[in-house]
Amino acid sequence: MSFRILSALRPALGLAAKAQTLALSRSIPRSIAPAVSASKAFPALTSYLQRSSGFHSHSILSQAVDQEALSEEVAEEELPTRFDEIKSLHPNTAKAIKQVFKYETMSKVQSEVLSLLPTDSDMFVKAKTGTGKTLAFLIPALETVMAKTDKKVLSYGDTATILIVSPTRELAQQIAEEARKLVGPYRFNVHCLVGGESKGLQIKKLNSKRVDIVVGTPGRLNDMIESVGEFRRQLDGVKTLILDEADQLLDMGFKDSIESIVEALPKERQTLFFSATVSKQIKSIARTSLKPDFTFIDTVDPNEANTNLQVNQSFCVTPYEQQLPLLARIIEEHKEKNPNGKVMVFLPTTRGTQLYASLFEELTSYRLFSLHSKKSQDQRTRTSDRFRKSRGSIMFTSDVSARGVDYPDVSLVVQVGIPSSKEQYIHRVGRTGRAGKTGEGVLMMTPMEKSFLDTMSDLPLVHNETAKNMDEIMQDERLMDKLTVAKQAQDPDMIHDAFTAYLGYYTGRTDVLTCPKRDILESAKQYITSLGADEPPHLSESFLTKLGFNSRGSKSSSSRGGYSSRGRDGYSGRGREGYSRDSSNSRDRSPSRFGGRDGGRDFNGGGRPKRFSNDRSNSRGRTDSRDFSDQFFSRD
Ligand SMILES: Nc1ncnc2c1ncn2[C@@H]1O[C@H](COP(=O)(O)OP(=O)(O)OP(=O)(O)O)[C@@H](O)[C@H]1O
Repeated sequence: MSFRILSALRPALGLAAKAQTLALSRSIPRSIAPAVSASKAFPALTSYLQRSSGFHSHSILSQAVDQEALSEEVAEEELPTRFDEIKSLHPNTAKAIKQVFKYETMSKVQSEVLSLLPTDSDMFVKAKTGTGKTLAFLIPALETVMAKTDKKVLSYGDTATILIVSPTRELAQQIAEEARKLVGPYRFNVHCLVGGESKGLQIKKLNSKRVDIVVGTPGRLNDMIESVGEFRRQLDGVKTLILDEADQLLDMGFKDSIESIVEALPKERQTLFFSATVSKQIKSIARTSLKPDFTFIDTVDPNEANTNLQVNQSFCVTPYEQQLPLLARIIEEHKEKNPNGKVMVFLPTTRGTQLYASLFEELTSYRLFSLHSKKSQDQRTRTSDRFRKSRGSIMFTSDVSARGVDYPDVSLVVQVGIPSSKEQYIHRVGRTGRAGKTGEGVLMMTPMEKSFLDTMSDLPLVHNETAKNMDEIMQDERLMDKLTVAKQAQDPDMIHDAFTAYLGYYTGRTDVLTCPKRDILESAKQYITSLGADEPPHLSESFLTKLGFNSRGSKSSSSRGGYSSRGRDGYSGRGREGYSRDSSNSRDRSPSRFGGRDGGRDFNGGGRPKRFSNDRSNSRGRTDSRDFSDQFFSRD
């Protein structure tokens, strides 16, 4: 793609093409040698860099830039790999990296971004999960603040200079922690504004302490902007706005909130978008929020999957009655090899998460955690902290933990049921294999869900080895006895709630399910009986209608599948929300949901963009059809 972009631009940009190529050439990875020299400081990441060394190889680039002179330039320039090679870094930033983080070598995305310093250019950065994006945006933002803010104003500390928007509370808190470590030597202060915590207390802190960096979730930030005049004033000082997990922010329906936040900020500012995946939706907001001459950095080779190479990924397709025993066996086998590794099990709904966590209480002696949006913010924070510090534990979680959250030493990620999109699959599996470590990912599906695999053809999933022994697993009497006891111990109400949640989730997934809709009802019945229900709960006509099953459909299901009344009221009539998908977080949602999904196609799927930026000498107008950003926006 870089080839096409350059070719298209060359006649139009003339000299600028050279500048573009220079920018592009900086995106060439280093050869293996420098990575090896850095191996003492960061061995896991170094070995990752080594494994990825085919990534942006010189021959590919030469092919892309089909002019000898340009190729020569390209061949000569290498990216720095060590933080101390970034000479422009403010001494305090360098001090924090060396003394607080104790990092010497940079990850790929860090070297791509930091080699551009000093810069106040807008950026859109795509890099794989767990590759150090947080510092890759915090450092340039801090450097911009130091370069652009009047020293006197900085010394007062009464206006925010950096605003970071994060889709989930957990991620916001994690970013705030990382930012606190980075700005320690500056004595700057970081405020974390998330929902679920006392707004009054947050306002009090904003009024009584220095305000330098603000990290928050869109809901709470907007609330503060709308209701706290002093906070609006504090935002007048913002030099850099960062949208982390930009993709998810939109996927969660935060478009309106983000637009309001952007409106409250000074127009003259730097804006950074960071994400491991780039969907169609994000391009629309990038168009209005980034300057037309923004720099786009993509550290993912288009010929390579968007997941980390060092994560072994597999899938299995089994009926529900086999899923629980198989999950138990997969975890058991993994634990034998990695007794101290952590396991994360993702479920599509909150209710399903609660039920699985409860079943495993009876099945395993490992320390168990569960995290989902039905927990209070306090509980979520505590669970998150404990899981982070624990060893050899298992967490059952909804998508509140899917993105950005950095738990050390997660060695296995299991996704039970299809995720909401291919992007979500990538983010969930990205909780393992972080900072160059190895990991394992398993996607468990039922025959109804198998069609989801069609959207994942570019990812390296193989048949799961453990699932090949299904017959033997089903004859494991010890396991089966334990399962029987575990199922009998479950609260029928919890099972019923998981059932309605299941229906709500899967009826919303007809985009990938190729089966007739009524099969979802059948499947829900199998799901629920496999988890301990004697028979599926009764569903009222109104509930079925709400889910899009017409009465004929429900009757036919009823006659085939036994949805006969047990005297229970249908859930819809009781105003229960058991079926809402816990894609996130929370009460931090803005009321409107934004757009549809992009079907899981990666933005650069067919091409080879690396880093490119608009010609700075060019007009900032957006009328030129050869404009880089127009090409960026016109691709899927
Ligand atoms: N230069 C470095 N050297 C060593 N470890 C690093 C370095 N940079 C970041 N890390 C560590 O790597 C891990 C992943 O970093 P981070 O959470 O920033 O990744 P990410 O790319 O934002 O991931 P995600 O896409 O999941 O949000 C963290 O534990 C972080 O402390």
